[in-house]
Amino acid sequence: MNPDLKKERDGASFDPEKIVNLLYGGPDRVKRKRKLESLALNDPDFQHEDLNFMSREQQYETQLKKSIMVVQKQEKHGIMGPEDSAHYVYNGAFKAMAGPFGLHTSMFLPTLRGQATDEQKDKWLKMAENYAIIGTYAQTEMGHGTFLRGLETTATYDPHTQEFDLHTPTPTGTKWWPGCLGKTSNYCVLMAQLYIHGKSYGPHPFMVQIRSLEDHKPLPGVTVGDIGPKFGYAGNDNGFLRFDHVRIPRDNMLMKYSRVEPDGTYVKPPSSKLAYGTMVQVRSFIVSEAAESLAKAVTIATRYSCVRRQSEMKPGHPEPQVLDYVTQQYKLFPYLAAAYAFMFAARAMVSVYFRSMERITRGDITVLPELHALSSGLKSLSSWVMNAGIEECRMACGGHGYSHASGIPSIYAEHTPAATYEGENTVLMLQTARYLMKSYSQSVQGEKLAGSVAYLAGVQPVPVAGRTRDVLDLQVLIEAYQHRAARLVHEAALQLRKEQQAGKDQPDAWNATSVDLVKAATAHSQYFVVKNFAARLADPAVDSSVRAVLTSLCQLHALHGVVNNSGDFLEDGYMTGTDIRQARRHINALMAKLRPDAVALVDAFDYPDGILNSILGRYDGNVYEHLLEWAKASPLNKTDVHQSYHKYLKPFLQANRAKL
Ligand SMILES: CC/C=C\C/C=C\C/C=C\C/C=C\C/C=C\C/C=C/C(=O)SCCNC(=O)CCNC(=O)[C@H](O)C(C)(C)COP(=O)(O)OP(=O)(O)OC[C@H]1O[C@@H](n2cnc3c(N)ncnc32)[C@H](O)[C@@H]1OP(=O)(O)O
Ligand SMILES: Cc1cc2nc3c(=O)[nH]c(=O)nc-3n(C[C@H](O)[C@H](O)[C@H](O)COP(=O)(O)OP(=O)(O)OC[C@H]3O[C@@H](n4cnc5c(N)ncnc54)[C@H](O)[C@@H]3O)c2cc1C
Repeated sequence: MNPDLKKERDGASFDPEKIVNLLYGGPDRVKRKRKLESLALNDPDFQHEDLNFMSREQQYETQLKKSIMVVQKQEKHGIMGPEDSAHYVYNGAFKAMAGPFGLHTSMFLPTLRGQATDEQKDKWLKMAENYAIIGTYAQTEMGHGTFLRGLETTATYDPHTQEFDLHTPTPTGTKWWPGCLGKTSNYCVLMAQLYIHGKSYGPHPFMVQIRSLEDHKPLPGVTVGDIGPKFGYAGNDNGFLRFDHVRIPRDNMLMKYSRVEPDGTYVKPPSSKLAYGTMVQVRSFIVSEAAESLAKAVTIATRYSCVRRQSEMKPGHPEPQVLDYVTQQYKLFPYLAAAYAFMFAARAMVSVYFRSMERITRGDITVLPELHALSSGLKSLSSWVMNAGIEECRMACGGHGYSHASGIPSIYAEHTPAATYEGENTVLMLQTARYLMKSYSQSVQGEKLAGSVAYLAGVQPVPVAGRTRDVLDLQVLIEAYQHRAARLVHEAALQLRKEQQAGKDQPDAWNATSVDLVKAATAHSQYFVVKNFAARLADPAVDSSVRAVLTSLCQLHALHGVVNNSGDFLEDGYMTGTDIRQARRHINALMAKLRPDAVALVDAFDYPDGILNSILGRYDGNVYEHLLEWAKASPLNKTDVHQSYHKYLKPFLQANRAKL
C-alpha cells in the first residue's frame, strides 16, 4: 500500500463501510453487490486484453462473446433483476453499459413489458427474456431524433390483408443510432408513423423482425448495418435501418395502450405519451448512471491526488500531495459532493418512477406529466454535471489523466452521450420548463399545486437587505434554492407573456424566452437535488459520524451552487454580497474540514480496482510501477523495432544522411 494513501485512510473521521451500507441499502445488499462484482471480475472467461489495445472489430467481437457468456452465467448463478445486473453485468463483467446486448436489456425488454398486451407478451416476451431473439429500440432517424412527431418511417395499415406496410420514404428517414442494431439484433421495436386510411395518428411502436433466424441475413426489404466509429461505444454496433415496403401482421403493433382493429378503426390510448414510456423509464435510471460515472472519475482523481506529489509549497520542504493545494480541492470536492447528491437524487427518482408507474398501471395517468418533467430535468442536470465533472477530474490528473491508463477517457467516452441520448438535454430541460410554466399559470389562476411544484404557489417575499443569516444552515440554503427556482420560473413566465404582448406568437415567444426557461428548469432540478440530499441526512437511522461528514458535503454542494450562480441569488436581493462572501469563506473552511476524509469518502463508493480499471485510481496507490507495466503491454511495444521502421523510417533517415 502506498504510505500516503494508508495515512489518509488511517486519518478518516468515519468508517467508510457505514457509508457503503447507506449508499447500497444495508449490509445484506452490500454483501450481494460485492459477491456479484467479484464473481464477474474474477471469472477467467471474462478476462481479455485491455480493450484500449484492440481495434473496433476486436472490441465488438470480445464484447459479444462476453455478452453471451454473461447471459449463460447469469442463469447459472441465479442473477436476476436490474440491481443484480447493475453489479454483475454493467460494473462487473463489462464496466460499461454499451455491450452488444445493452439495448436488448435496457430498452427492448422494457418496451415489450410496458407496451405489449398480455397475448403479445406471451408471444414475444419469453423468447426475448430467454435470448431466443435479440432486439433493440429503433426510433431515431438520420433527419430527426428530438422531434418524435417528425419521424418519417411509416406504418400504413392495410385492412384487406390486415397488415402494416413499413416504409422508409427518404434518406433522412433512415433509422440511425439504435444500439446493437448494426450487427447483433434480429428484432426491433420500431417507432413509426401510423397511417390508417390516409390519416396520420403519430408515432407508435411495432415489433419487427429484421434478420433471418436461420442465417442472420437481413430479411427481404430490410437494409441494415453499422453506422461506423464514434466518440466511444466502440463495442457497440449502433446501426442504420431502412424498410422497402416490408409487411408485418396487424398484431405486431404493440397494443397495450392504443389499438388498430382489423377493419382499421383506431382505438385511442388514455394518453398518446404512454407510447414514450420506455424513454421516461431510462431517463429516470440515467440519473444513477450519471452519479456513478462521476463517482468513479472522482475516486480515481482523488486517490491519485494523494499519491501525486508535485512542486514546492514551502521552499526546501518535500513536495506536497497535490490534494493539499486548495485549488486542487476546489476542482475535486464540489464534484465529490455532487456525486453523493446525485446518488441520493437517483434513489429518489427511481422511487418516484416506480410509484408513478404503479398508479399509471392502475389507470391513473394524471401523474405522467410530473414524472416526465422530473425525469427530464434530473436526467439533464445530472448528465451535464457528470460531463463537466469527469473532464475536471481528467485535468486534475495532469498529463496522466489524458492516458487511457487513468481510466478517465473511457469513463468519459462511455457516458458523455447521456447528455444526448434518451432526449437531448436542452430539449428535455425545455420540457421541464413547459410543465413549470403550466403549473405556474395554474397557481396564478388560484389552483392548488401539489408534488414537486407545490412551492411555485408564491414567490417568497425578499428579506430585508443586510439581514444576517447563517448560510451554512441547510434550511437557509434549501429556502434560498427554493426562492431562486420560484423566482426564475416567475420571471420566465413574465418574460414569455411580455414577448407575446409585444406581438410574437406563442412559439416565437417561447423560443425568445428559452434561455430563461432552461435556467428556470435547471434551478428547479437543483432545488430538488439539494432538498433531497438534506432530507436524506435527516433520517435518524444515519450514523452520527456519517451524518457529520455528509452534512459538510451537502453544505459544500449547496454553497458551491450558490457561489457559481451568485447572480441568480443576488439579482432580486434575496441574498446579499455579504452572504456570497460568507459562502465563499465557508466553502474554503468546508474543504479544509473534508480534506482528511477525502479518500475515505471515495472509498465509500466501493468501486474495486477491477471496476475502476484505472492505474491512477488503484486502491493500493502503487501507480508508477503499474503505469510502466501497462505501457509495456501496448501493441506498439511488442517488438523493440517496429516493422514500419524498415518500411518508411529507415529509408527516409538513410536518404537524409546520404544528402549531407
Ligand atoms: C429496467 C431498465 C434496465 C436497465 C436500465 C439501466 C440503466 C439505464 C441507464 C442507461 C441506459 C443504457 C444504455 C442505453 C444507451 C443508449 C440508448 C439510447 C436510446 C435512445 O436514445 S432512444 C431515443 C430517445 N429519443 C428521445 O428521447 C427523443 C426526445 N424527444 C421526445 O421525447 C419528444 O418528442 C419531446 C421533445 C419530449 C416532445 O416534444 P413535443 O413538445 O413536440 O411533444 P409532443 O407534441 O409530442 O407532446 C405534447 C405534450 O406531451 C408532453 N410529453 C412529451 N413527451 C412526454 C413523455 N415522454 N411523457 C409525458 N408527457 C410527454 C409534452 O410535454 C407536451 O405536454 P403539454 O402539451 O405541454 O402538456
Ligand atoms: C451513443 C448513442 C446511442 C444512441 N442510441 C439510440 C438508440 O438505441 N435508439 C434510438 O432510437 N436512438 C438512439 N440514439 C439517438 C439519440 O436518442 C438522439 O441522438 C437524441 O435523441 C438527440 O436527437 P438528435 O440527434 O436528433 O439531436 P438534434 O435534435 O438534432 O439536436 C441538435 C441540437 O439542436 C438542439 N435542438 C433540437 N431541437 C430543439 C428544440 N426544440 N429546442 C431547442 N433546441 C433544440 C439540441 O439542443 C442540440 O443542441 C443514440 C445516440 C447516441 C449518441
